Amino acid sequence: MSVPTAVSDSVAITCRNLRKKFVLRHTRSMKEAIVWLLTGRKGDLSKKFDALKDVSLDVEQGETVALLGLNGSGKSTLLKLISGVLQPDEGTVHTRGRVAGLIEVGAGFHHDLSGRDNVYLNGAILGMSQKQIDAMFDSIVEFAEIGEFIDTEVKFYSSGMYLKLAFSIAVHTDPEVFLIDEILAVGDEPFQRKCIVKINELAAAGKTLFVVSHDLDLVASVCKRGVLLEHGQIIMDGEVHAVVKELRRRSAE
Ligand SMILES: Nc1ncnc2c1ncn2[C@@H]1O[C@H](COP(=O)(O)OP(=O)(O)OP(=O)(O)O)[C@@H](O)[C@H]1O
Repeated sequence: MSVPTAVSDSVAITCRNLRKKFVLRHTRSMKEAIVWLLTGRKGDLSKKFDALKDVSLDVEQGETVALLGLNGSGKSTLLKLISGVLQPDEGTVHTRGRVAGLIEVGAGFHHDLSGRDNVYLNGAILGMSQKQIDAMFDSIVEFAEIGEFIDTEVKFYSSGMYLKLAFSIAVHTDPEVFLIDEILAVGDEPFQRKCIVKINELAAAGKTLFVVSHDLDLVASVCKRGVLLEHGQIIMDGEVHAVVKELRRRSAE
C-alpha cells in the first residue's frame, strides 16, 4: 500500500513503496499450456518476479547519490522509474525541477535524423525553446566534440559519439536533477575525465545527482551518499565510503 506523499520544498526525488514486476518466463511447457486452456485460462501463464520491492527513498536537492549493487539488483530499473521511462506497478515517484536522464545510450535519439536535428528534438523534450537551443547550439557541439558529424544521421554514430552528444545536450539544458546510468563507460578516457569535471561542477552548483556505476572509486569520488540495492530492496543507505565498503565485503563473500 502506498503511503501518502508529503514532499517538502527541499526534496528533489521522492520514491514511496515502489514495486516493479517483470516477466521471468513468458511461456510454459505444452502440457502446462493445454491444462491452462482446458481449465478456462485461469491464472497467468507467464511467471513474474519483483525487480524492485517496496523501495522508498528521499533525495534532497543538491545531494549526490551513488546507487550501488551487484548485477541485476535493480539499479537501472529504479533510475528508469525516477526518470519516468518506466511506470511502477505499485508506489509513487515525485521529482522536483527539470530532470535530465542519461540512462541508455542513444535512447531519446531519432536514428534517422542528423545530430543537429536530434539536438533540437532532445532540447525540446527537455523543455527548451528553439531560441534557447539556438543560443547553445555551438557550445553543445563543441563540448560533444562531434565536429562536422553533427549533420550525419545518428544511426551512423559510434556508441561513444552518441554518449558525447547526449551528455552535452543534457548538461546544457541545466537540469536540477541529473540521472546517470553507467553510460560514462562507453566514452573514451579524455571524455570521461571531461564528464567527471562537469559532473563535479554540477554538484558544486547544487544540482542533485543520482549516479549508477560499477566504478566504485569513481562514484565515491563524485557522490557523498550511497544507496545499496540487493535483490530489489534497499539494504543500506549512508555515507558513500561506508556503503562501498559494505558492497565490497558482500562481493568478496
Ligand atoms: N524489461 C525487462 N524485462 C524483464 N526483466 C527485466 C527487464 N528489465 C530488467 N529486468 C530484470 O530486472 C532485474 C533488475 O535489472 P536492472 O537492470 O535494474 O539491474 P541492475 O542492478 O541495473 O543490473 P546491472 O548492474 O547488471 O546493470 C534483472 O533481473 C533484469 O533481468
